[in-house]
Amino acid sequence: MPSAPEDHLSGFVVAIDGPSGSGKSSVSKQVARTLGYGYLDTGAMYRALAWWCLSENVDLTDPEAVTAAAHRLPLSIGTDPDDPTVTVGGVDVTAAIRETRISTNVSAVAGVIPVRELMRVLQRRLISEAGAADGGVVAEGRDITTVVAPDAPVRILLTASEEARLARRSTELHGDADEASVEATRAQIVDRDKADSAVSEFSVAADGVTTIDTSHLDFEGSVRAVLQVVGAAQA
Ligand SMILES: Nc1ncnc2c1ncn2[C@@H]1O[C@H](COP(=O)(O)OP(=O)(O)O)[C@@H](O)[C@H]1O
Ligand SMILES: Nc1ccn([C@H]2C[C@H](O)[C@@H](COP(=O)(O)OP(=O)(O)O)O2)c(=O)n1
Repeated sequence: MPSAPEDHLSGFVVAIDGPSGSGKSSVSKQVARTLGYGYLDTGAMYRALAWWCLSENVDLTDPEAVTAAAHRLPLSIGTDPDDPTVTVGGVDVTAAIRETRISTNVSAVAGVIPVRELMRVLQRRLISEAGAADGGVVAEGRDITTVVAPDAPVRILLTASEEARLARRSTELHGDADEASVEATRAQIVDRDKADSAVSEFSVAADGVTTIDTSHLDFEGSVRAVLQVVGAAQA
C-alpha cells in the first residue's frame, strides 16, 4: 500500500526545484553520486505519463482521460544516479521521454491536478524507499520543496537567467548557442515554464528554501554550491 503523503520520509532528503535548464537534473545527479545517495527525477515521471498517453492514444485535452491513464501507468523508475532508467510496461523509455514530441506535450499532463496528487503519493514513496536504501536521496522537479517534500531538511531553488538557461539547452539539443539554435529552443524552455507555472511555483523560493543562482557558475561550481548547503545542514 502506498504511504500516505503525511508519513515521515526515510533518509536525508535534498529537495531541489527550478525552471527548465537551471541544471536540476545534471547537478542533482552529481550531488547524489558524491553523497552516495539515491536520485529521483520527478520530471521523468510526468514525461513517462506523456509518453504513455501518446502511445495509448489518450486525448491530452481531456483531464479525466489523462487521470485514468495515470492510474493505469505501469511505471518503473530507477533511483541509482548512474542508471536512472525509466520503463513503462517493460519498455525502456529513458531516451524516448527526452524527445521534442514529449517535451511539447508534457505540460498538458502535468497540469492535471488529480494527476499531480497521484504523483505526489508515488514520489513520496519512491523518495522514502531510496532514502531508506541509500541513507539519503536527492529529488528534483518543480514542486518538491513546496508540495512533495516540504519537510525535507534541505530545500533548494536552483535558478539561472533565461539567457543562461536558453544557451545551455540550446547547446545540449543543437550543439550550439547561436541565434537560430536559441530561438529553436525558446518554445521548449520559456513557453513550457509558463505553462508549468500555472500549477507550481518554481520561480520564487518559498519560506525556508535556499536560492542558488547558477547563471554565472559552471557545472562544478553549481554542484559545489549545493553540496555546501547540504554540508551546512548536516553539520
Ligand atoms: N551551472 C551550469 N553551467 C553550465 N551548464 C550547466 C550548468 N548546469 C547544467 N548545465 C548544463 O545545462 C544543460 C541543462 O541542464 P539540466 O540539468 O538538464 O537542467 P534541468 O534539469 O534544470 O532542465 C545540461 O547540458 C547541463 O550539462
Ligand atoms: N515535480 C515536477 C517535475 C516536473 N514537472 C513537469 C514540468 C515539466 O514541463 C515536465 C518535465 O520536467 P523536466 O524536469 O524533465 O523538464 P526539464 O528537463 O527541466 O525541461 O514535468 C512538474 O510539473 N512537476
